[in-house]
Amino acid sequence: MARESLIPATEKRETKMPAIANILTLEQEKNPWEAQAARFDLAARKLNLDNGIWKVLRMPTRELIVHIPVAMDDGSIEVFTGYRVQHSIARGPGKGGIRYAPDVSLDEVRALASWMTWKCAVVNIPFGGAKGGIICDPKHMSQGELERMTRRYTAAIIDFIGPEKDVPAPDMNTNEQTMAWIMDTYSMHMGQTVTAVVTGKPVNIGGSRGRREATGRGISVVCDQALKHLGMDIAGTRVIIQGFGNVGSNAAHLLYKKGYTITGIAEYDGGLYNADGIDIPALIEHRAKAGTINGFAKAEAADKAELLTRECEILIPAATENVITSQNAADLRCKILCEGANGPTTIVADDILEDKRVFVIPDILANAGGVTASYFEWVQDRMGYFWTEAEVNQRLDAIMTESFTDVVSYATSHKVNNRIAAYMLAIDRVAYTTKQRGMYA
Ligand SMILES: NC(=O)C1=CN([C@@H]2O[C@H](COP(=O)(O)OP(=O)(O)OC[C@H]3O[C@@H](n4cnc5c(N)ncnc54)[C@H](O)[C@@H]3O)[C@@H](O)[C@H]2O)C=CC1
Ligand SMILES: O=C(O)CCC(=O)C(=O)O
Repeated sequence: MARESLIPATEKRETKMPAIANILTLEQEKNPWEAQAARFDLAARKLNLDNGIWKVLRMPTRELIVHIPVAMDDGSIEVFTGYRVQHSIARGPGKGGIRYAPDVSLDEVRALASWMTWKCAVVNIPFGGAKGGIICDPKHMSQGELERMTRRYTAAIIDFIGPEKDVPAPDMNTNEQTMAWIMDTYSMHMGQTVTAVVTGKPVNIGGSRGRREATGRGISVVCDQALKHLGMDIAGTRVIIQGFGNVGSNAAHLLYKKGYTITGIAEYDGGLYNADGIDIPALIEHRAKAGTINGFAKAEAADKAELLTRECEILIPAATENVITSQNAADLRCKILCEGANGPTTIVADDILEDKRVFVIPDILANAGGVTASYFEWVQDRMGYFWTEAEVNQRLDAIMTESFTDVVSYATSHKVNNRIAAYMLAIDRVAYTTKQRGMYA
């Protein structure tokens, strides 16, 4: 089973960061905006990108900061800071999720917005890139507080969003309910129901069948493709997943159903391991009842950080940024790293993984199933005609398979790693449109 390397030794790679590891502090290494910019610069240099277009695409188009007053349940008033950043609107309306978390920052939202631009271009859907976030601690807020905060945030950014301008969706700690509140608030202001202003809504109010599972489904498709590419079998392929939220749990469930062996799950409050494979449907049921993965009887408790370095064929970080860094990348014992989260790997870790010959499926490809199904939702809302789940899944599988082939072929023909190939492919597409539109005249 053990293989020395998945990348043939003869394959020469030319995509290492120029000795960057020696000059960054850990804090700098973990700045997502710098991480995005370093990959962008490297890919742009390889493309010989025109200097002017380079400057246009390096910076976000628009950054909005809002301060949102909210009446709390105890009668006090709290003011939350929120962001919406539109990185590029060259290829279509801005598109991207909204996250609620205590550590949201402008640099993070900027990075996430630009990753959306590159992601939508990698899968070739007609959107630009945007992202939003609110600094808050949703675990300690009631449903009422979350609803009031969401509605005021929507009102504060209302001039900047819309079906033809910028279309939000769920991200960390936001969900179908959050999208329903945004859609309703926007519709109240417009005086009519506007379903296409957000995606990831409940199905009965214009959501798409299959959107909830779509990011996990896309991950399962690129994992299948990676195994095929590398001559490996699903049988005996061990998978460890960090994060058991929307992305992680759906990826786990779909991979489980396909016959992969999910040996480890890491969550923020603990981890689980079972060398014979975790019964994922039973774990989903347990988590729904207990509110945590801890205490699940059919697996042993494991250290959540150590789980990332256990031997497996596929490691899927599906929680948050900066979990694979200079501090642990050398210890990873996976053959394939499939990035379900956005920005889970730092630029220093990129180089370490390159040296270890880990086959990386980069975030802007691996987790693009979500936004692809969001595109389908937006199309269905605008048509007022809704597809079956089978139709959504079949179209999603086709786009993810084609995009995987595009990126891996590009990497081979340009002698770069998969991440830089994905960036180059995306930047080329966005640069072409930016130039064609003359978005600087
Ligand atoms: N929801 C979507 O459709 C998409 C999400 N993503 C990305 O996937 C990642 C996860 O997003 P969702 O699943 O939507 O969020 P979520 O909020 O549904 O789930 C995140 C899960 O990760 C866990 N978690 C947080 N920090 C952790 C840590 N340090 N260690 C272990 N577990 C941790 C949380 O407890 C939670 O269960 C984010 O990076 C997000 O940007 C990317 C593409 C689409
Ligand atoms: O579904 C969408 O529009 C965006 C999802 C998202 O935020 C992401 O892909 O990171």
